[in-house]
Amino acid sequence: MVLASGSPRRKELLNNIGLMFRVQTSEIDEHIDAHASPQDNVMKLALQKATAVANSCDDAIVIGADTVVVLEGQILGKPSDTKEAVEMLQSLQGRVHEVFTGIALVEVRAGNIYRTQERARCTRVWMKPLDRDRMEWYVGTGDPMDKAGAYGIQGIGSILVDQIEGCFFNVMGLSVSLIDEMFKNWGIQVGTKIRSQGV
Ligand SMILES: Cc1cn([C@H]2C[C@H](O)[C@@H](COP(=O)(O)OP(=O)(O)OP(=O)(O)O)O2)c(=O)[nH]c1=O
Repeated sequence: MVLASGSPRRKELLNNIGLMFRVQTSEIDEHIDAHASPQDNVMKLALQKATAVANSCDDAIVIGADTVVVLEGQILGKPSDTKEAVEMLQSLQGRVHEVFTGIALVEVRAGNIYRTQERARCTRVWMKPLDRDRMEWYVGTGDPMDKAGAYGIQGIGSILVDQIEGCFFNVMGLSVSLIDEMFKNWGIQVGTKIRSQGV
């Protein structure tokens, strides 16, 4: 197995379910299509990430994922600087938003793409009302800078979140119950260490 993601959170979540894999990242242009739904955007980006890595594999199952935050139909990715991080938090504080994560599996056999699967899941997140000092303090910790929507539910950013509806791990970057469903579709059982398939 190959995880086509540089996200340390996704690596940790897949380690937790006993998967054996290596990490290989690729440079793709993470372009959001404003005319497509959030689900379609995250599934497409997840597939692009997995396919870019799959193209350099002979025999492997490659996992790609992508996470976005959606506020009233507007898609937020990762902040490009601290100013944008504060702006994102300003728009999210005191309100509910949605987090979409797409997962793609690409299986390569003898250097050819044999089959693919893409799915997406949505979680609703209620963020506490935050004053300017609180937002600037949080951005100053550096935690938001590599995360969609400029916050991380799993670390120090957890104190900003009131409640969620749906899968917690989906917000963190990869729903483990969803990837288990996808593995099951291909007859793969997690929980015991899964041997790398040729790469
Ligand atoms: C909302 C939220 C996002 N995130 C993270 C998950 C993703 O890693 C990141 C969204 O950016 P992505 O582009 O989905 O992923 P990435 O750039 O980290 O890694 P790669 O493209 O190599 O797969 O935001 C959290 O860790 N916690 C959260 O609460």
